[in-house]
Amino acid sequence: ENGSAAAIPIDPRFDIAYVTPVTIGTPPQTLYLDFDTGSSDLWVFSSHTPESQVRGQRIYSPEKSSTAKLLAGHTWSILYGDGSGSLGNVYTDNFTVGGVTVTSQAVQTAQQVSYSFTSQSEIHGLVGLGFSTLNTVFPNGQLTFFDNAKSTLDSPVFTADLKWKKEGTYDFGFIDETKYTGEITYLPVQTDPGYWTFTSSGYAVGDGAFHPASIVGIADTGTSLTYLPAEVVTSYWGQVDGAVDSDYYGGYVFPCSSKLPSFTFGVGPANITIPASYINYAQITEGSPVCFGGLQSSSWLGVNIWGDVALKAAFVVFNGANPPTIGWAKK
Ligand SMILES: CC[C@H](C)[C@H](NC(=O)[C@H](C)NC(=O)[C@@H](CCSC)NC[C@@H](N)Cc1ccccc1)C(=O)O
Repeated sequence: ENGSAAAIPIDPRFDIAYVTPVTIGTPPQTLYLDFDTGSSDLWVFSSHTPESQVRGQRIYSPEKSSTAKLLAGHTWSILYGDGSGSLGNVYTDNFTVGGVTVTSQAVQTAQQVSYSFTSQSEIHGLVGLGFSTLNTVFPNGQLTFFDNAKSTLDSPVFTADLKWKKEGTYDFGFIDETKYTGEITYLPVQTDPGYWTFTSSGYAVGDGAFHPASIVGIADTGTSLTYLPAEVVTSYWGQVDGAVDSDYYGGYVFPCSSKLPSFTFGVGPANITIPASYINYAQITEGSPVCFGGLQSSSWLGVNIWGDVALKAAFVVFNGANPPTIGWAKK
């Protein structure tokens, strides 16, 4: 049974994250979750989350679901690259997104969430779409929604069609030809340690020359910006009047009035161009003449991340066949 669900930007001003409606349990409880190819835990705000840590989020209450079962003796605890995190216990229950149902999906209920999650009322939890090896449930790791659903899908794939300041879609089980132009270029994926890791073939700044390079990075729908090697982002921001790498603001900022070039990255023999508008990410604060860049250095991260700023410029196929591959197409 295939499916399709909306990817809705949580903020109308800039694309911090995208949430997707899901239903959990019997009778169904609807939550809006952040589908995240950069992790592999499905966790939700719940009736087990202290009230002091819940600020407007919808919660999942397993005690109100006739199909919920506690996974006795199991706990989880996850830490993310931005320093946020959460932890708790585990139930299995019916989980449906876009018409695709998994009847005994591990649903990780939060007993603690860090402040950055508490402060983001539109995100009611995450659905990890990385490889199940990254799942943090102890003592027995749990399968992701995609791994559980795969066998019931026409094809073991899901696709991401994220959009700039607009609603996009996640499709499960099929590739919608109307969502892209030209051909899809498939690249090999390194599944260790569990991200969708692929190698980009280089980059170009604006209409400048293409620089062949091997840029190993992860495709992460749960990360807002794109983080690339210092020499890449330095050559990009070197083309922007007044751009500086600011310790104060924690990254490259530039005068909002400056003209930005586009950024092109190689995917095998093909390439994807990120429009300049996507890289003019946001004003530092409402009305500020200082803007924060959507392309930032990965040197402090230790890994290159192709986050939403890059992903929304493409139609991306996450192919869970054996071996897995990742497909890129213009749109
Ligand atoms: C510091 C922790 C490191 C990064 C590592 N954790 C990870 O890699 C986790 C699974 N993934 C993440 O921290 C990042 C990828 C980091 S690159 C290694 N993806 C998921 C993140 N965007 C989810 C999120 C969504 C909204 C708000 C905040 C966070 C670990 O546990 O070792």
